[in-house]
Amino acid sequence: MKKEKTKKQSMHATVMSQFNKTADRMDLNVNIRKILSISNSEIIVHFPVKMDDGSVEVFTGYRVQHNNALGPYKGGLRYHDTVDIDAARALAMWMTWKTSLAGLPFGGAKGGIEIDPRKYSIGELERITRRFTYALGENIGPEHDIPAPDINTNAQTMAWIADTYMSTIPTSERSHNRHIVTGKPLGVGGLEGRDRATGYGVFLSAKLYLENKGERLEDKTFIVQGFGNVGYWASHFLVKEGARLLAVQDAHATLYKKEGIDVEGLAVHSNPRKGSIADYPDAVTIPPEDFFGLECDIIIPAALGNQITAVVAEKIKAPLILEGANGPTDKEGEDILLRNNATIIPDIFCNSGGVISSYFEWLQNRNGELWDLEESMGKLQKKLTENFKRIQREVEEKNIDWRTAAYMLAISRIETAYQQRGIFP
Ligand SMILES: NC(=O)C1=CN([C@@H]2O[C@H](COP(=O)(O)OP(=O)(O)OC[C@H]3O[C@@H](n4cnc5c(N)ncnc54)[C@H](OP(=O)(O)O)[C@@H]3O)[C@@H](O)[C@H]2O)C=CC1
Ligand SMILES: O=C(O)CCC(=O)C(=O)O
Repeated sequence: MKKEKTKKQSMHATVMSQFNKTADRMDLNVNIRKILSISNSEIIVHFPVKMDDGSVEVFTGYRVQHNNALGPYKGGLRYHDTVDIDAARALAMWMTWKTSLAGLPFGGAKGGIEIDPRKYSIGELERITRRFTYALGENIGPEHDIPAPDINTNAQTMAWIADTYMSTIPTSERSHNRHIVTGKPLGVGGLEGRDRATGYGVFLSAKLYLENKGERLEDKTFIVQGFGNVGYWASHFLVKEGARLLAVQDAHATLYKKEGIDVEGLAVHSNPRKGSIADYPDAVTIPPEDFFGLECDIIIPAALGNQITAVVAEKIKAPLILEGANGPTDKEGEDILLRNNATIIPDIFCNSGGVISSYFEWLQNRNGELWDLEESMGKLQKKLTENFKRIQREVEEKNIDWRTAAYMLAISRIETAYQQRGIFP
């Protein structure tokens, strides 16, 4: 339950160690390695916003565009007090690998505002979002860089961004630029199913992995760190398939119930804005440091990065880790887990349901279509299943871990794109 900043660990160091490990193994073209080691552009904006009491606060926002060899930049916006240039850089790089691995025509970007949104009213958050959008200006665009939700941002945030962006372009162009952001509310061009897509992908990762081993989700036990969009929806689908949620941790509390926590009851209890699972009456509160060491079959980190460090990894007994969050496992943590024969389904596949669904929303808006839930979830399931099987083949054929396999597939696709452009044969 510690925050990234207080741990003083660099998320960029984590993603670079993963990249370098893969680049060495696949003997990546030296020039392409140089390009991919650094962001294409890093935008930092400082912008003033009037508060409810009439005072003015100046905020700092980031948008890092890592790479666009495969298409427009794509990735979420996070509102959190741990957002800084290191985090944005790392998260943008993860997006490049994720979109490539998923086979999407997108590159990678990420950004956000260094802010604790709980300290602000809804009206203030709206003004902050609108001023941030205005400050980003032409650095975002529906064919250039397309934001989406991440920690503490949601469909409402995306609607404010879209509305502000529209006010800056000619009226005749507004109706066909709704794909400026994805993850919007349905009424303004959002896609049925985008809300649950990331959690669904986490669930499907578990299902496909276990099926391949001849096992089922029924009666498997799991624990979840983070009970926001990803943590809730992953739990929802897992419990529906018969798995049991033993423990949940957020920034405020750690809950445990041996018989299984009622996911829907907990969701009703926890108000996303106040953001707390604390004081939920139908589970006991346990010390946060006991969480990762609980006896269970599956652990789902679905909150911040660098949570599974060496100290935490030593405690872990679960054989399967599903990375719902981006970058939840640092290098030392990963080394220990692999040495202990745990399987880590890496973030760049495990949470890719969100960006795949965002791609569907982008297509829907671009083509003037309206997809229903069945179509959207059906296509998501098909794409995730194909991608899972490709990684699984790579794991089995090369006898490597899942992250290295996923990285090799992701980076090879970008390497081919550069080579086919004739720049770095
Ligand atoms: N939304 C999406 O589509 C995608 C999200 N992701 C990744 O999934 C993760 C979660 O995102 P999302 O669910 O959207 O975010 P939300 O804002 O919806 O939820 C975040 C959750 O994490 C919890 N949390 C925050 N800090 C801590 C902490 N120090 N210890 C334990 N829990 C904490 C929050 O608790 P509290 O409310 O108490 O602060 C909350 O329950 C992130 O890493 C994000 O990048 C990846 C792909 C797509
Ligand atoms: O939906 C998207 O475009 C990106 C979501 C995201 O930020 C992520 O996958 O980490």
